[in-house]
Amino acid sequence: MQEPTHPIVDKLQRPLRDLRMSVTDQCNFRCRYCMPEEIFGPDYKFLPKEKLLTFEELTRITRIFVSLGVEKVRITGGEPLMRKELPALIRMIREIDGVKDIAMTTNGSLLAKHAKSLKEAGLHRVTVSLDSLDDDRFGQMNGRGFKVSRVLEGIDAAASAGLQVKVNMVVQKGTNDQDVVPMAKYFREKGHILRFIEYMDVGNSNGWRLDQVLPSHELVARIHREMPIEPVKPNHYGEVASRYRYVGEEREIGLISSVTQAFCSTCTRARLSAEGQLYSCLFASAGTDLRAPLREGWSDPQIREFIRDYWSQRKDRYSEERLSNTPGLKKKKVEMSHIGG
Ligand SMILES: Nc1nc2c(ncn2[C@@H]2O[C@H](COP(=O)(O)OP(=O)(O)OP(=O)(O)O)[C@@H](O)[C@H]2O)c(=O)[nH]1
Ligand SMILES: C[S@@+](CC[C@H](N)C(=O)[O-])C[C@H]1O[C@@H](n2cnc3c(N)ncnc32)[C@H](O)[C@@H]1O
Ligand code: SF4
Ligand code: SF4
Repeated sequence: MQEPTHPIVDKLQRPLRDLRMSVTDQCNFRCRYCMPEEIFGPDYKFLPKEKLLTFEELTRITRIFVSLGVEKVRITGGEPLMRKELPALIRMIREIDGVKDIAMTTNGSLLAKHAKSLKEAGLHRVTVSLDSLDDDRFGQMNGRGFKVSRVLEGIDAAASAGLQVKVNMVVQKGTNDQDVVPMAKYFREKGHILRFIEYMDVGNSNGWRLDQVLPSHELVARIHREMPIEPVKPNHYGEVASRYRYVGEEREIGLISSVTQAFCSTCTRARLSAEGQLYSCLFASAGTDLRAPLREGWSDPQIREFIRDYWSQRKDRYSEERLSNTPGLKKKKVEMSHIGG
């Protein structure tokens, strides 16, 4: 596929296209693969309010990123719906010339309450995470006993409000892989795209093991045996998910195979933590502070040049490196709940 022209590229010729911003590091779930309770317990110190970027700061930074080629903004967290007045931020981002797509990733538990106001504010799409249709397993996995019905109600409310909906399922072999086919059937029926994510070694606290990853090619074979599927071409350059369609239908699923089929060579994503640290990779050890420049009187052109320099030095390709050296690749990594996934 043709790579479009963009104002800046990194060391591996990858343009800057997406900004994924975390609006809070807090979450009401304790998914074991992301925020295990023994680390993120009652004494865990989340960011104090004054350290979070304000909506004005987030909007200003988004405007600068858009001037460098960003077209798509994804709001995430922690749980983004725990940030108060989130629709106000979406209204502000919507006003920025050049933002073509505003999406949010959420665990869905607060979505039924907020779907309508998010849509009215200008949100285009929502991706809801759901790992099982079985209450016991889901309650175990989310670490807080939340029920499946609560998330399904959120999904229904989002669809009724007119938001485009996708569903993300992290698949962990031996934990919820028995849910793959039931989830596929359910969401095929509902008409929402379900994407299966290979369990990843994000952060340093989830105790990840390679033998808990169900490789996407096995997952495809499992679904194909029950409901024949065929591959579909990517929608656009750098698409994270590989697409498959149920034979004879338009309905599809996606596979996000960051462990077994790394997609770093087309990675166009910059990530911003809730406190304003900029990361060039999901698996980075450290970020670069943008909050101080924002609060210390730097002009927009100065911040723009700073980000341009940062991106032009970028050469991250962690998942590809892991592919060739899984046991040897030990490093300090930012936690998923901090950077937003
Ligand atoms: N390793 C790795 N995983 C990623 C990256 N981007 C997304 N993921 C994983 O894929 C999951 C789904 O990402 P989404 O935010 O739904 O993907 P997206 O490409 O923004 O979604 P669409 O725009 O709807 O295609 C994330 O939660 C991560 O687990 C990436 O750059 N690297
Ligand atoms: C960090 S969460 C933030 C947004 C929101 N709280 C949610 O869960 O949708 C973003 C995404 O990362 C995924 N995720 C978290 N830990 C993961 C892991 N270890 N491997 C793969 N995906 C993971 C979640 O399933 C979710 O879809
Ligand atoms: S994956 Fe999302 S819902 Fe689960 S603990 Fe992490 S931030 Fe919270
Ligand atoms: S591992 Fe890093 S460079 Fe590779 S796709 Fe993910 S975020 Fe991008």
